[in-house]
Amino acid sequence: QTISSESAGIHRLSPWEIPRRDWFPPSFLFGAATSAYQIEGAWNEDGKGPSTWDHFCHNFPEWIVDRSNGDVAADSYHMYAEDVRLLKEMGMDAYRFSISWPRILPKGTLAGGINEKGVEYYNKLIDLLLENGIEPYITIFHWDTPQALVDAYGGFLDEEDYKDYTDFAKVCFEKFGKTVKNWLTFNEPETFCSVSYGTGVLAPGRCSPGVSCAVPTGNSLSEPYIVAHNLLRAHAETVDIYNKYHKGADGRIGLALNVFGRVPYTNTFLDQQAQERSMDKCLGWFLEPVVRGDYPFSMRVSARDRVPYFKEKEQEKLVGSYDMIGINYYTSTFSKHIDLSPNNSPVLNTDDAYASQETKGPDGNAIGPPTGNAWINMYPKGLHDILMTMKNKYGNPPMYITENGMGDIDKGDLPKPVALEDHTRLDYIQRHLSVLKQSIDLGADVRGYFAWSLLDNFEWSSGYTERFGIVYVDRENGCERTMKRSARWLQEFNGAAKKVENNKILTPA
Ligand SMILES: OC[C@@H]1[C@@H](O)[C@H](O)[C@@H](O)c2nnnn21
Repeated sequence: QTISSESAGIHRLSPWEIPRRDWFPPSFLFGAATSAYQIEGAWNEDGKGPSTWDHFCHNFPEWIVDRSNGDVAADSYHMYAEDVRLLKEMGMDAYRFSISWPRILPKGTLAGGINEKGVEYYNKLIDLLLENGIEPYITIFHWDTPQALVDAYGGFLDEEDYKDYTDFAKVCFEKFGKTVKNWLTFNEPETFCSVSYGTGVLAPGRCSPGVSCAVPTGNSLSEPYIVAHNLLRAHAETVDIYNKYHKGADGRIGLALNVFGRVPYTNTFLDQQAQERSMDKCLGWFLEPVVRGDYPFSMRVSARDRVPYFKEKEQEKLVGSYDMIGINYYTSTFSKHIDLSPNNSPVLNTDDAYASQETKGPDGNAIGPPTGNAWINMYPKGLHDILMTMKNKYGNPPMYITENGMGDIDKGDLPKPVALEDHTRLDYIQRHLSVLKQSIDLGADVRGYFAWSLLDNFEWSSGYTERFGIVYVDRENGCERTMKRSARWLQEFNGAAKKVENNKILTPA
């Protein structure tokens, strides 16, 4: 059975509030996003080496909700042509995806050799996208570090890694840079540092002894800052190389940042300060270094000698090391002041903001309606506030919403027909597009929007229990893809339903 939005008693936008394609400039890009480990599968096929995520899922399955892994995922390594066909059928202008580092460099290093079959896979995907008029936006690193580098020297914990990363990036530019003109060096460095080395929920799963994670031999207060420092230096070096040898006339490079909206828990000045510290911790940690060459002052004050210093030469490369900034926006929280006191010492690097992030306000009401998975309440205004901050505080750089979406919970109890009627996701997308339009009209330089995600995929520590796709993936039935209601609306929104009729889809059905 299907649920009509009325019978579900869920408020919907009125017809005149529903976004239209002509609200946005013709040059504005609409797309969808994925990442290598979450969709490709073929974890050890055609010469690919293991990533930290292969290692983490195979060795610590208890840290994945359904004990699953990305061995098959959405099988995009074999079904990429179907993915391109779907993008074309939806009339998408662009596709954001990531390159699996160990699929290109199985041992992580250039000296370990380039896997030409891996190069071939991405060139086939890129060529098919371009044949279908779909612009590739490539994320170089979306969390899947080669396990060999972690075994050798701790991966990004060691500054050696940033040389291996720049070698990997150079291979990507050489192999794909003639046809791919839009690059993002890192996906969500804040999430990667705080959750892979702070809480340890993401691979390689490190945290301090006493914190509950897979590898409690790390240091949740210092390792996130060490990794962040190496990531930023790798980013700056990579952008310098790209600008000097690969950019040409029309290349562009940047990075994609996860940004939570932060709202003061009350309008007291203590909570307003907590909100500012929380924004510095989440957005400023990586944005300030590339804008002005150093970390936010508030971070240095609270974390002091745990926040490394950049050398002058590194700062010169860091400042302005982007042609565009990706904003990954999902939800917002209330930020509540936490006092400095002898009996309150930080355990995690995120505690250094001395603010708790609350989903409910002082009146007990959530910041927005629930969506499906626990951490996403619908709060489109948070996106508006972030875009105004980017415009008014950080120089209004060219921006793309590189991720926006929500997850439906599926513990094996979400029938496919119900999952296909994803009216909450449709409402979520429409409301965020509406806010995006308002923000652009107020001067925010946003040039594109990518829904997260094109496909239901491997949702990290949640495994396959959270479906984020606008396209349903039936893993029990050969990973068959079926457009959900949200995808069909985007098809209409893009005016593709008409376009498909009058020009052949170049990819096989
Ligand atoms: O959790 C849903 C998605 C993940 O699937 C992406 O890989 C990650 O970039 C992200 N950041 N915030 N939310 N997301």
